[in-house]
Amino acid sequence: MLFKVEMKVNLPADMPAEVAADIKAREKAYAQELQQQGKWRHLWRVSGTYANVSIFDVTDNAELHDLVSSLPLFPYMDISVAPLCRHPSSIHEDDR
Ligand SMILES: O=C(O)C[C@H]1C=CC(=O)O1
Repeated sequence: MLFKVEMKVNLPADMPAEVAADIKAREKAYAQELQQQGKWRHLWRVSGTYANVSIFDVTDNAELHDLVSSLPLFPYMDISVAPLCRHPSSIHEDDR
């Protein structure tokens, strides 16, 4: 199942820089692991913001919840999720 996930990061202004750096490093490693697994299909920065638009390819809603809620930045993000299906006007044979 494909989902569009939008994540907006809101780190507290008073968070120590080294704490923020550690969370971001762990987030990057986990995000890259999920991309290697093919579960995090697309990851795009929203220009001019500390936000991203992502496409996840997971088995079901529960797997999406498990993956997203395990992100190290999860406590500091506003997240919105939308399920996707093929568009009838798409010229592509598959969903890639
Ligand atoms: O930077 C972000 O958009 C937040 C998050 C998503 C992947 C990652 O490495 O950090």
